[in-house]
Amino acid sequence: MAAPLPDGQPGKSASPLQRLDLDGHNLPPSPAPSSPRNGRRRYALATELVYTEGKDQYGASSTPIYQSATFKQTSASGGQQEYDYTRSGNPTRTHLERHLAKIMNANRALAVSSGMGALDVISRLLRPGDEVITGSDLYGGTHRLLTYLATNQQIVVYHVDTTDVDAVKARLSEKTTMVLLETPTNPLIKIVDVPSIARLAHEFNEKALVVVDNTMLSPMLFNPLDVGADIVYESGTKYLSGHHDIMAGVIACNDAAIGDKLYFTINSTGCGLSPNDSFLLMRGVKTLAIRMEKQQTNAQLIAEFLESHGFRVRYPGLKSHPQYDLHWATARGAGAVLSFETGDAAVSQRIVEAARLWTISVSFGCVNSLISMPCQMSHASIDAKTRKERQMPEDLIRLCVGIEDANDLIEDLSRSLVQAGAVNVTLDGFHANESAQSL
Ligand SMILES: Cc1ncc(COP(=O)(O)O)c(C=O)c1O
Ligand SMILES: N[C@@H](CCSC[C@H](N)C(=O)O)C(=O)O
Repeated sequence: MAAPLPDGQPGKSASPLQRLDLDGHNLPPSPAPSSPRNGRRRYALATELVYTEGKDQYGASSTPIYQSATFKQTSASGGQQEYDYTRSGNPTRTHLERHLAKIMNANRALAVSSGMGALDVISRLLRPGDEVITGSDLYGGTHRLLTYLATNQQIVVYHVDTTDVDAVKARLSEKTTMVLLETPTNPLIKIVDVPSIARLAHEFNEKALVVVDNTMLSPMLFNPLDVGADIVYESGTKYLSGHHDIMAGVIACNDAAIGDKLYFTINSTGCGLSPNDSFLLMRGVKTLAIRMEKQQTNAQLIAEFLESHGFRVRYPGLKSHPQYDLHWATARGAGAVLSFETGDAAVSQRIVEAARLWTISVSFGCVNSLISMPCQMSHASIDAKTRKERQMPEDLIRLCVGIEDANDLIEDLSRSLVQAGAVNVTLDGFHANESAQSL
């Protein structure tokens, strides 16, 4: 009898999805893929993250670290050798870049020394007089680099509310060469409609490059290149590596000419990722799926806990997020960064400083949970006047959720809220105080 197809219908022959072990015995069917597949991937993303192609000469199971600045040449002319000098290329970095291209759904990926290094490389595609449209809520370091370009390189930078597609449209001009987007934004967790903005920008000027900073979601949850972006970059310091033990940046694109230009800058300026850090990033990437799954689950519970106690919580996993539907139209998860307000910056500071399990640190995407006040920490490079104009609440607390036990995290947060006087304890639990409720 013909073997049933996975959907239960009888097939003419064995289903192409039927799996056999090395001895030819039937294996149980694969579980449903947890993420979409495309031409570059054979397996679900969680599998592809750990599955590496390519063979080391000794069959090493993990990527060897080629800790060598230079390579022996077989002739003075260099011959056909793939590597001559690590700034130009290194086998460990190449291995990582091929792996990243696969998981980012890209034709090419390039690994550099930090997320800001990645944006610097991309920004060298700009010429004096070019116009860049970007968000009014975005990472402080991105704002700083863009301000430098505007001040010193005659690049015109427009900061608009990128959650408003019409506001972006109104700024498009013949000179728009780049639209730079973050979603969710850091730190206000606003959602940007990348497909609509990419379509508009390309309709207006087919040469305009749509660049997406995907640090907050990682390729586990979003693939901007699939919805119209030309270039995607990420701080590999965050989710991709996951342990806060390296600085790294990743750039990916599909267009070969753009890829070559980016590589030219990396080789010329020497910001390619070191062999040792390439190894560590490769190792970190393998556990991205399992880390992100746990981090998101924890983040959802913490967001619900805070919301149930009257705080205004910004997290796309909550139905109350004003762009909940938009987020889920393209993303496969809510991520693990959320922010909330208390109504009083001094109270917020007391909460942050009362935390024990949550470490007071900038950054996010690591296995351990962090707490911070963006206006004083990650976004301090945006001056107070600009922060006010952009409606960044000085009392904002950002939580970057890790993989710890959720109850421990909630308990520590509860204690910090009580200790800081942000909530009143009653017999039936914690209740947000007046200032928090009035938000
Ligand atoms: C959204 C976002 N993009 C880019 C960066 C820059 O990354 P890196 O610190 O690796 O330079 C950061 C943080 O630093 C960030 O939060
Ligand atoms: N002092 C640093 C601050 C880095 S912030 C890191 C991360 N992007 C975050 O949002 O926490 C700087 O000035 O860049």
